[in-house]
Amino acid sequence: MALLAGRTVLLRAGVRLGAEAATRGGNGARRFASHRVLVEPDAAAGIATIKLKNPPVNSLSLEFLTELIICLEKLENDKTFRGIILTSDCPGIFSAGLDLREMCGKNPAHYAEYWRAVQEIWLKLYLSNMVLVAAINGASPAGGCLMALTCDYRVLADNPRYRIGLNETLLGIIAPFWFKDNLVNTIGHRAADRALQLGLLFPPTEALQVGMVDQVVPEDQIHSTALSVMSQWLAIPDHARQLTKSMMRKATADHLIKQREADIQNFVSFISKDSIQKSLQVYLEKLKQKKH
Ligand SMILES: CCCCCCCCCC/C=C/CC(=O)SCCNC(=O)CCNC(=O)[C@H](O)C(C)(C)COP(=O)(O)OP(=O)(O)OC[C@H]1O[C@@H](n2cnc3c(N)ncnc32)[C@H](O)[C@@H]1OP(=O)(O)O
Repeated sequence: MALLAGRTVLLRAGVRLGAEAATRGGNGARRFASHRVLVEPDAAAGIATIKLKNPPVNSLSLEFLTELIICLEKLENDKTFRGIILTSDCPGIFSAGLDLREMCGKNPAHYAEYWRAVQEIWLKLYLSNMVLVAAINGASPAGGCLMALTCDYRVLADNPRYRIGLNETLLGIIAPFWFKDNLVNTIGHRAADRALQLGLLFPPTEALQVGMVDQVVPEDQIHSTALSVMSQWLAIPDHARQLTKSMMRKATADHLIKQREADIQNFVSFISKDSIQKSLQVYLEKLKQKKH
């Protein structure tokens, strides 16, 4: 069982937390890894690096999201850690966003369960008391971009293939209001309006210009840059930084928290429409055919 936003929910049978490994790292810190979420602890520095490992593209399936939620809960409750670096273990891809297969050809109960997990990961990341630095070492569309947007600082590796943005409209779907709120808080209303309507995916130089990321660095410097940013943020007393973070983010998070059930119902009825199912299937098919 896992605790999701104050409620205890049963993990789906497919989520094999029994397979989770717990060992001691060189510095004595507890190292834990599930199938798809690798955690590299540096207890002395108070930093944990989370590496997303759901090949080939780190798509956010229900099982992957559940593992990630549990991992974040553990870190949040472990006083050893004050900061998380979020990065990818899949070469060239930070995350392909929500797993389209979770939103295609399933039943309403599944869509509702899936959307609750998507809301949960966003709330966990967005409201985390820890410092979150995204070390974006690959393409980061849609839900991948959203995860990065929840972080306190974003470093993007300088590779024109590593585009980032909320491209939902290109799939014939709509970014929910809380994706939009998170983007507006990051890049401002005008830039978000344009980016969302056009479904823009920004290459690094443009992502930096528009404020989608805070820094662009050569790929081989991404981790060292994330570490040095982290030490700058960790130099601030926790209580002052955490209260300030909460002051800046609470209204945005409350907007979703207050409408959580209605948001799930909206998602389920939207995604269940024949026209939307068709658009998603066509998009998935195009992705598959791209290689041939
Ligand atoms: C008024 C009512 C309001 C209600 C509001 C409701 C609104 C609903 C909103 C729902 C929000 C959704 C947000 C999302 O995150 S949707 C997902 C968007 N993601 C994308 O568009 C990315 C798609 N993928 C890519 O562009 C590329 O794959 C890549 C990430 C750039 C990587 O390219 P690369 O060439 O390396 O890899 P391939 O394209 O060959 O992909 C390898 C295999 O992975 C499959 N794949 C890719 N992305 C996904 C995905 N998101 N989900 C599932 N599967 C994915 C791809 O098909 C390949 O599979 P194959 O090997 O079987 O062919």
